[in-house]
Amino acid sequence: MNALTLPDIAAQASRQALPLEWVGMCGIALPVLFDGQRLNAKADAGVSLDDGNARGIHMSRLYLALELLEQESLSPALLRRVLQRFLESHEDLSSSAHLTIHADVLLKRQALISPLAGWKSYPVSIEARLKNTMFHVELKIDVPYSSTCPCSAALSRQLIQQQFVNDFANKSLQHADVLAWLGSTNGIVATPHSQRSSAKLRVRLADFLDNLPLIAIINDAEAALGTAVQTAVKRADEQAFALANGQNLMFCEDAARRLNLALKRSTGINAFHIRVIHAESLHAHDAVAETRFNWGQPQ
Ligand SMILES: Nc1nc2c(ncn2[C@@H]2O[C@H](COP(=O)(O)OP(=O)(O)OP(=O)(O)O)[C@@H](O)[C@H]2O)c(=O)[nH]1
Repeated sequence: MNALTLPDIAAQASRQALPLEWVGMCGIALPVLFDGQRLNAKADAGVSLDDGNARGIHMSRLYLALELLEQESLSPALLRRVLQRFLESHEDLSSSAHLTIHADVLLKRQALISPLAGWKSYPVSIEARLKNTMFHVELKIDVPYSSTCPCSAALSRQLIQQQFVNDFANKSLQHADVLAWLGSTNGIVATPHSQRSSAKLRVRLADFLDNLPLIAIINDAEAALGTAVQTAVKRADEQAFALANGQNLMFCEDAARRLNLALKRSTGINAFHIRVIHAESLHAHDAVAETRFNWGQPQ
């Protein structure tokens, strides 16, 4: 053997002739462009190994195809081109290609009252598949929000009423006394529990989309939920947040239903799966609800 000839194990015949559904690499560091931001992403890239006799795929070819993602903003068309390269570089070996990009999208959010703003980070995954000419994109998005328990709110109101009866029984009601009582911890004896909650959205996109509607979906979800978690907060903002939560009591079932209706109204979504998690402060376990639309197995 010539010293310059490198052994190529992938080109050898496999000892066990068996096709594989997915072979590739996970967790590849990649700076991708999205909506004018450079995102610190991790990519999972793979193809099927249809030829059961081939020992392995050519991982370097998938890795090099990812270079396309450094120069152009993420879009369905760009993902499709990368996947086409995966397949072109694995002619006779593979018929389906897969690419998933995991990243955090940063969005600047205004405070509720004060003229302040701050950044919120939304974990997203963009999953693209190409099999022959069938191309699909699925988005996974985590949206954090605040939820206040309606049952706890009702129980608290009852306790406040009882306290009122105790404190004002057989007394003539004076406006000033009631006002002072309402402003005291003795008056408002109970508060409902609320929790940081999370909506895990999985969305299959329609084929015709030119852009990835990540930001539109996040905005629609936050509008439907009503009490998004905040960034920069002064007391005026905190008070507005307390009011917003008091007017927006919800069980996890309520949150799931609202999101279902919101995503059905959005254009460009073929199917979705929603899981909401209310990380209870009443319990050490979570309250969870799921809802889906058109959510069969992808082809
Ligand atoms: N198929 C495969 N390759 C692996 C694995 N782990 C590491 N690699 C390495 O990935 C490297 C790149 O593989 P190839 O793309 O086949 O490299 P190459 O043969 O120089 O490139 P081509 O000439 O384009 O085929 C090789 O050095 C492999 O050893 C594995 O589990 N499977």
